[in-house]
Amino acid sequence: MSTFRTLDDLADGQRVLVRLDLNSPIEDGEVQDNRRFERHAETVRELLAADHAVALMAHQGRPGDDDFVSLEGHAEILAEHVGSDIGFVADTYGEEALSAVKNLSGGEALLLENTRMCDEELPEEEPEVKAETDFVRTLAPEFDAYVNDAYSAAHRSHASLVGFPVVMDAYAGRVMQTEYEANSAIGGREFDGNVTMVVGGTKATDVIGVMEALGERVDTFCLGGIAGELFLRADGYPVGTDVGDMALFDDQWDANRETIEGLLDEHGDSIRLALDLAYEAEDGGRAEQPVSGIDEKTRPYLDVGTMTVEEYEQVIRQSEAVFVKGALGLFEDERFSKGTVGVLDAIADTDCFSVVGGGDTSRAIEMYDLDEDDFSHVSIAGGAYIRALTGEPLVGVQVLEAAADRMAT
Ligand SMILES: Nc1ncnc2c1ncn2[C@@H]1O[C@H](COP(=O)(O)OP(=O)(O)OP(=O)(O)O)[C@@H](O)[C@H]1O
Ligand SMILES: O=C(O)[C@H](O)COP(=O)(O)O
Repeated sequence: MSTFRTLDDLADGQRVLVRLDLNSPIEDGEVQDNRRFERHAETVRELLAADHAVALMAHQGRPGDDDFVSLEGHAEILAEHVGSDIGFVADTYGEEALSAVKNLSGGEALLLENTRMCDEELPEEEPEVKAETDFVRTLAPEFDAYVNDAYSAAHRSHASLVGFPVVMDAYAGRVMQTEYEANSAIGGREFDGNVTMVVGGTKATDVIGVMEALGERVDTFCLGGIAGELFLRADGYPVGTDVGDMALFDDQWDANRETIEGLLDEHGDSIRLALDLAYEAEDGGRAEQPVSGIDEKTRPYLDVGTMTVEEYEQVIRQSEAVFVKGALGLFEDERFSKGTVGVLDAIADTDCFSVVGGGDTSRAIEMYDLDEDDFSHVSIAGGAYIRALTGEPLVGVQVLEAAADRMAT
């Protein structure tokens, strides 16, 4: 399906420059281990086993933010997952980095410092412009090949993602390859039976964009979370409480209202909204209420209710493919995990093609001891997953495809 080259096309024993996406939550200044390390470790292991000398690049946070930190801790966590040493160099492409790269032998790996500490990395510019940066021009000649495994950052036109493939032989790593194939399936693959999309979470604009783009390709949308409450409100129910500094039910309501009403008008038959909602009772337990009985806005709702979960489970059982974007409730609190976990359990129980995406939602799989192998694919991407679902091209993939064309001539 993809037209880029992969590790299958890369001869053994090369000097390779590899882009990973290790961007992770930082707590008290410490990077937290997560699925990204585990997934990229497989690519790194494969490269080392093929006797490549491997220099890794990755980013963390953005300048000015609290999570903009060095990658020293990332190298340690990655090494644990890879099962062998990963050196670390506190430099992106200066003398220290170059000397470490030159000393790298086949079967060895090192991680270079946070690419976003290099001024030329971030401004979003055309790949050809990025290829002209000192960053790219200095590092590229040190290597035989470039490997991009950072699917989850492939929507960014940054130097380390798009500059190198313009001037080097370029390949997709295993994470890039599997993410691309699974996440593009909804747009690029024909399913014989019903295609269902479970959408929720807090990023309502993402959800609206996905529904607008996929209205014709999805047979049933099952809505929940804050996004689902927006649709319930447009349908006339006085529900919906903003979380954090969001203003979806306040300042932003008018901006989204027309689109949501349009979606309900055009695709009403395929959109399932919650039949009941759950909230925190006075005694601290979980209580539920049918949506039809809500005539006054009195409380925040934190999950979809039992009737809704049962209905969504039934839809899933009759589906050929299920895509998930966003949680149906505040699943981090066990009392309000029923919607998210019920739906994931139902997917795991069937043999439909399934993709679960969204950094937060996929965390529920670990939290509630679900088996990742019961899903066709669990994505580690956020923004790139949304773009793939809506059919928007990813610049990081486009440059790999262009490199493959160039390499073929
Ligand atoms: N009713 C609700 N009230 C409060 N929070 C909710 C509710 N429903 C869902 N959430 C929260 O939504 C979050 C997931 O939303 P988000 O849109 O960020 O999803 P994601 O696609 O998994 O993540 P990302 O886009 O960051 O990769 C969860 O952490 C969950 O707690
Ligand atoms: O974590 C991510 O989603 C990617 O690494 C992209 O990060 P960014 O949104 O800071 O560019």
